[in-house]
Amino acid sequence: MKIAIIGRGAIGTLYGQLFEKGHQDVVFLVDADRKKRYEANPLICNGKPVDFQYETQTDPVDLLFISTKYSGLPSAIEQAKDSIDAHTIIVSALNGIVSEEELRKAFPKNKVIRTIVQGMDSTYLHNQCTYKVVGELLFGADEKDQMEACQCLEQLYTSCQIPHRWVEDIVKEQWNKLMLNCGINQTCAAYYTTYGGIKVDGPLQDIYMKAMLEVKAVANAQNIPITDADVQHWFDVMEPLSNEGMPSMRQDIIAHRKTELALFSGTVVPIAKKLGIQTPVLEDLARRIRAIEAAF
Ligand SMILES: NC(=O)C1=CN([C@@H]2O[C@H](COP(=O)(O)OP(=O)(O)OC[C@H]3O[C@@H](n4cnc5c(N)ncnc54)[C@H](OP(=O)(O)O)[C@@H]3O)[C@@H](O)[C@H]2O)C=CC1
Ligand SMILES: CC(C)(CO)C(=O)C(=O)O
Repeated sequence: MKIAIIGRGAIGTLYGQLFEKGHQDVVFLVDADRKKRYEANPLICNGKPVDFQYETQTDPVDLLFISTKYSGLPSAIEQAKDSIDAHTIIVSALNGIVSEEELRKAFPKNKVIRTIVQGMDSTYLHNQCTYKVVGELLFGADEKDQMEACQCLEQLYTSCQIPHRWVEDIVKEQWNKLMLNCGINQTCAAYYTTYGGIKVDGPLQDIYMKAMLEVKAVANAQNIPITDADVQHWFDVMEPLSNEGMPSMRQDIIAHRKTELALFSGTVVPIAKKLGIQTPVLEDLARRIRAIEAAF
C-alpha cells in the first residue's frame, strides 16, 4: 500500500516505523521548509537514525494518515490536496471528534474513517522520538458505506502487526476518550500538575471527575451510551501511570505551544449549550487554559 503521513512527531514517527516494518511504501508529506530541515537533521528514534522519505507532493496514495496537532490540521489539509484522489482512505490520529468532520468537509469524495490512538508512551522533542509502548489503534465505521475501507484498514494493520481493534461503535469510543481528555488533560494543564496531582483524593481529583461527568451528560443527551463504568474505567487506567507523567496538553503548556483546547472543552461546551446542558467545570477549565496561553 502507498501511505502518506502528515505530521512527523510522536505519533507519526511511531506509525511511520510500524508501516515501514510491515513493508508498506511510506512517504511523509511536508512543505519545502520542513523537507529541507528534516533532510538536514536526521530524525533519531529510540537512539537510532531513521531514514524516512520526505516529499512535498506524490502520486495519489492509498492511505493518508494525519498526525499533526490540531493547530496543524488546516495546513495538513492544504498539503494533502495534490497527493490524494477519490480512492484514498483518510485516517486522523488527532485526539477529539472534530478532525474527521473537518476532513470530511475538505474531502467529500473520500472515506474518512474515525480513529483513536491510545496507550502509547511516545514523545517527540527536537528531532528525537522515543517510545517503548506502541499502544493501540481503534477504528470503525459510523456510516454503512465505510465497510470496504474498514476491511482494507483491518488487513493493513494486521499485516503490519499494529495492535488495533475494529470497534462496533466508534462514535461512543471517541466520546469516551474525549471524556478522559477533557478531564485529565485539561485539569493537569489548568492547574500545572502531573498525573500524581490528580490521583490523590482532593480538589483536583474532584475537578477531573466533574469535568468527565459533564462530558458524559452531553454524550448521553445525544444517545451516546457512556456509562459510570466507563468513568471508573479511566480512573483504573490512570492509576498505574507514573506520578511524574503528564498528558500532552500539559506538555504543550510547558513548551509554550498552542494547546488542543478546541478539541476538548472547545468542542463539548458549544454542543452542551445547544442541548441546554450546564458545563461550569469545562468552561472554567477552558478560561484558565486560555489565560495561560495568553501569557506565553
Ligand atoms: N503523543 C501521544 O501519545 C498521543 C497523541 N495523540 C494525538 O495525536 C495528535 C498528534 O500528536 P503528537 O504526535 O504527539 O504531536 P507532535 O507535536 O509530536 O507532532 C506533530 C507534528 O506535526 C508536524 N506538522 C504540523 N503541521 C504540519 C504540516 N502542515 N505538514 C507536515 N507536518 C506538520 C509538526 O512538525 P514540526 O515538528 O516540523 O513542526 C510536528 O512534529 C494530536 O492530536 C494528539 O493529541 C493522541 C493520543 C496519544
Ligand atoms: C490518554 C492521554 C491522557 C495520555 O496521556 C492522552 O490522550 C494525552 O495525553 O493526550
